[in-house]
Amino acid sequence: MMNNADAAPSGPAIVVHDLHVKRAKTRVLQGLSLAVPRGLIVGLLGPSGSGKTTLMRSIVGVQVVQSGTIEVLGRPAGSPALRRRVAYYTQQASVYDDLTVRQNLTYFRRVLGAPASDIDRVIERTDLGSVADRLAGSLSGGQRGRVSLAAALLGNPEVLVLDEPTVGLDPVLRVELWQLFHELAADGATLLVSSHVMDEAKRCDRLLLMRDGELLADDTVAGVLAFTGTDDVEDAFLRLIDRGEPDLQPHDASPHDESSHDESAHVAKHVRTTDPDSGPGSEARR
Ligand SMILES: Nc1ncnc2c1ncn2[C@@H]1O[C@H](COP(=O)(O)OP(=O)(O)OP(=O)(O)O)[C@@H](O)[C@H]1O
Repeated sequence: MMNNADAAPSGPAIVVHDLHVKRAKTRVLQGLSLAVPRGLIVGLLGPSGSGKTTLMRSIVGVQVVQSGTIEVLGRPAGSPALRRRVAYYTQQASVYDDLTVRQNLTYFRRVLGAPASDIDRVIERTDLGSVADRLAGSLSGGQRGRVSLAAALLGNPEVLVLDEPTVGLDPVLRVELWQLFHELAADGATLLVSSHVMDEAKRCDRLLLMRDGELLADDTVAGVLAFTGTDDVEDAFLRLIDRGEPDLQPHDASPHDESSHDESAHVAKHVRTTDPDSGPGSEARR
């Protein structure tokens, strides 16, 4: 085991301890523990079905969990107090097709209670100015995704949980989005970003590599490469799989002393999210 976690002065933004989650009959996460330091971009990488979305849903508080604890900004995941502080971008863009981009953002701004000036700010940050008055239903998939992202940026959330935000985007837009993520982190936000694309890993400050619901690595990119003796994240990932041991995790990834937790299911009531499972316009949505 290695310990490369940076000491964040005000503690980690996200702390997950001994998380167990089943979906239908499948045990998806079995005793997962990790900590996400504040103000960094942390990449969540792993093959399809490894549990990335399930972990993200748990962190934003929309996933029923069997046991374990999750704290976000020092509060239990899904707490009403986190509603405006944590944003969730889901894989499926969740926008109203019969509203324009600006009308969508106006609606979400009102739900959130964010300032009116936020609309122009997020349109500009996501480069949607040229389509701001078009119906969302007439936009490309990538543009609709950016409307969801713009909605996630309303109110300047402190934690952004972004599930594959660059899927379907051309290389130029991908680079621009990563620049935006770095600007947000420089402003103090914490970003947890999932991806299948290993070359995006290099753009992250730290990596969480998952496989079959287990954490194979929790380290900086340089740390992962050095530990595996490779210069490529994809090769590093394959080597970690070959070794078969989840052995590259910081010692302080399990920050709680409690060894047990209430077995009762935990479901969040309030979270700012564009999760389609929550349904457009529902309380849980934003
Ligand atoms: N709604 C659901 N009901 C039952 N099982 C589910 C459901 N959603 C996901 N699962 C299962 O949970 C496991 C983890 O899925 P999850 O979506 O978290 O993985 P992922 O790493 O995000 O995958 P992807 O990269 O393809 O999005 C998979 O075995 C999947 O089949």
